[in-house]
Amino acid sequence: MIDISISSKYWQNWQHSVDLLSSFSQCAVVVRVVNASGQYCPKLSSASLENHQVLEENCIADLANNSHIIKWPSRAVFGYLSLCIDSQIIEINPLNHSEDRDIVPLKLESLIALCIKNIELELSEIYREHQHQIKLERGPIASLEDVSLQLFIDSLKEHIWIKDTSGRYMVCNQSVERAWGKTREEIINKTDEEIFVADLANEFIQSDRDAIHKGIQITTEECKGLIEDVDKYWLETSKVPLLTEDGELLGVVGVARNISQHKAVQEELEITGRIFENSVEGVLITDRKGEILETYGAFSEITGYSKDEVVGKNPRMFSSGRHDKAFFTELWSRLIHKGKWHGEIWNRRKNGAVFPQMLTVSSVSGEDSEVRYFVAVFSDITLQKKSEAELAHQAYHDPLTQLPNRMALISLIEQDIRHAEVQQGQLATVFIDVDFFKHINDSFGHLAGDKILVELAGRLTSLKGAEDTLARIGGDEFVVLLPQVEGNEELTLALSKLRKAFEQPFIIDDNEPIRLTASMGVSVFPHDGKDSYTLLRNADSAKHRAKLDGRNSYAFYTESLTQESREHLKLQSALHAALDKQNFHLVYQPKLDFVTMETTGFEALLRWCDPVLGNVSPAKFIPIAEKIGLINEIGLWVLKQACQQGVKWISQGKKFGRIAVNVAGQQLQRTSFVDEVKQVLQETGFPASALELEVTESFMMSDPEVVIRDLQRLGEMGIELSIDDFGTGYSSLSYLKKLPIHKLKLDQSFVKDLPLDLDNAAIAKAVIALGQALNLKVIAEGVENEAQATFLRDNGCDEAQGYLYSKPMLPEALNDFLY
Ligand SMILES: Nc1nc2c(ncn2[C@@H]2O[C@H](COP(=O)(O)O[C@H]3[C@@H](O)[C@H](n4cnc5c(=O)[nH]c(N)nc54)O[C@@H]3COP(=O)(O)O)[C@@H](O)[C@H]2O)c(=O)[nH]1
Repeated sequence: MIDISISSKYWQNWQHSVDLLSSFSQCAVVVRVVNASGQYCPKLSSASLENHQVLEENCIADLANNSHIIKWPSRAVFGYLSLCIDSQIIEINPLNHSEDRDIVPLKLESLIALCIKNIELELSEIYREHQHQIKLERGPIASLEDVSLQLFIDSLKEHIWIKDTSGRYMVCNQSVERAWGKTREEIINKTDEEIFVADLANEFIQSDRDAIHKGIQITTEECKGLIEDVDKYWLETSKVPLLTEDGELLGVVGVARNISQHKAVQEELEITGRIFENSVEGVLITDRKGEILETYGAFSEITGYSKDEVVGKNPRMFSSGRHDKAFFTELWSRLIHKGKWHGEIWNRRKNGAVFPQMLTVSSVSGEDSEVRYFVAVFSDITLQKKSEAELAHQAYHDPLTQLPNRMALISLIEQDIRHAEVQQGQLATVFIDVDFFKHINDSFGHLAGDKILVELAGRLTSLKGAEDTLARIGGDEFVVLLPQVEGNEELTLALSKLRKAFEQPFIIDDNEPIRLTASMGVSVFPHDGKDSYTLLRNADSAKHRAKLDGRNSYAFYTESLTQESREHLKLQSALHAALDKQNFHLVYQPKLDFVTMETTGFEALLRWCDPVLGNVSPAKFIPIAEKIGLINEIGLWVLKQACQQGVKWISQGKKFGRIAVNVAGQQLQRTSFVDEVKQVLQETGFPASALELEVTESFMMSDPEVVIRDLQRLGEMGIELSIDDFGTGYSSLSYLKKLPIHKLKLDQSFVKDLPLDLDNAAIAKAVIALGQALNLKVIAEGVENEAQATFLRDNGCDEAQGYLYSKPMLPEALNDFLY
């Protein structure tokens, strides 16, 4: 078919003819062109079609009944010319009022014929032009003098023949002679009727007509070969009209090829399909490009799709998105090289649910070894997976508490060891054994014992850290695996938390509350063992030591750690009581102006005097208070005490500059901190202008944006802010500029050995210079001798604090510094 849209000039001519015909007939005229697939599409319509508002749809309906065929010179259908005989139009058609009604259609017919002739003449012109154009594009055709048409077609195994317009065979090749069992002489100049039985001949003649009518190559239905002695001998025949250069029809060319192999594979698939029809598995067949051809068996049951919904689509439509590209590359590579892939795959059902399948995909090849189809057989293994998971759970979990069992614990320890090795970190295993648990079973029965164990498992689960694992490895034996322990203190805290599981009694049914204790043993990787078995064994032996110590206790595998940890724990418990028992008090250390040597203020420092432990240094207990979350309470107490002292001095008419209070990072992290300070000032009546807060550099820089927001609010209240321990952290200069601070406190480690220590001297000078540049006061702490004082003063340091002037003292002892 020629795309005649290229010759738009013809359209104009035809439009003219169509309009003439329309005006004469007073009918709407439509010309429709047949496209390559035999469907017609509107191309021309007369103006009257619009004038009479005739719907195109009506015309389409009329085409079948009232159309006149327009043909190419080859007799192939180009299109149809149709008169739209809408009733409305007929009424207004003057021709209908004619007295001689018979003449009118005749006249109209000849007009239509004229119009069609006109179009057809131009179609031959178009065809000629088209052929000419093709010739130009192809260039000169090679002349093969030694190759005759006969020689050429005889060398092909396809059956080839040409028939003339009257259906007589003009040419045929040797394959045709062989296939039909006739000599050329018996074929040439004969018609199908003369060669074949009537039915077959009619079939062939009809398909010739079809090809002529459509003007394109057509492929006839497949038919059995003509020689019966060959099994499964199938042919597929193509026919195409043979045209002159002017587009005149010369005849029909026929080519038939053997498609037996293709047919055999198809038959095989059909048989396979039938086998699978009632299969409990789903079966999907695609062509070599992956287009779905067939489904069988439980396909719809499993996927939720009907066959019609998937045919013509690609199996990608079932993709769950769970497999990466590498998975499918491997699948295809196996399929191509081994002809088969078998494995588990996650696919998606029509309802969107993702489910596991056991899938086998095989390629089916023809005799020529070319892959023709892929057959996928699959089953839904959701239930199998579930029971596998259940089995795996049972294998790795304790049935009573559902906690991981010994086997799971060992593999988890091994995993965490590998992780700790990479991170160069530590991990700990805590062996927990309930003291005298046997008595519970003996006295209350095993059922009660089980209930207690379940309750205990629940308590321990809620007390362990999110990253920790709790396992039950025996009757009353539990193990907590702590994968990331930074130090002994943290471990001690974790232990004391776990011990809380035994603080409350266990209540079983109507029995009396049962109080239980446990002995715990701890081993730490890498010191106490480098593999899971050694770690567990050593934790177990540490637990035995705890039992020997009198139970309700814990022990580390390494003795020194036990001592350290117990001391730590003692401090922890005593610290909790210190606030209530009023074991804290404050001392104050003066700060002096380096030039005038007048007091600029006092730093309030916390002291803890425990009746049992004696004086405990804040350097020791403040970090513990931070870890156990007690620092907020303690910090607030210090602030209140300092403010009350300040108010007392004010009421005594004593001047003191500002009282500086240390603020721990954790305190500032609380969103309520600023309000708490406000409230203390209100409650005590201490002026904000007499308060200074010291915040450590490391905290300031940990979250500067948050710190800036809160410090700004405190600064606006009139409180002075200083950066404590300056020089030990990593201050960012850009943040330093933004922070609403007034003072830098040079850390005492840089004051030590001044001026002899050249590094410290350089740092001290730099900090002083930085303070000056940022318009901040600089105070040096830990000034112990004149040499340090002179150096600092000479280099422009503003203030000093240290034993040289005064140790931190009780308020009563500070009269010399008050004015
Ligand atoms: N969050 C809170 N922290 C507090 C509080 N009270 C104290 N602390 C912090 O504890 C750390 C140890 O404090 P402390 O033992 O009181 O030591 C302070 C001074 O006594 C000591 N100092 C002062 N002058 C000298 C000296 O000349 N030589 C010398 N060797 N030590 C001296 O320095 C400490 C002052 O520290 P700083 O706060 O950095 O100015 C300490 O980090 C305290 O901050 C509290 O209530 N809350």
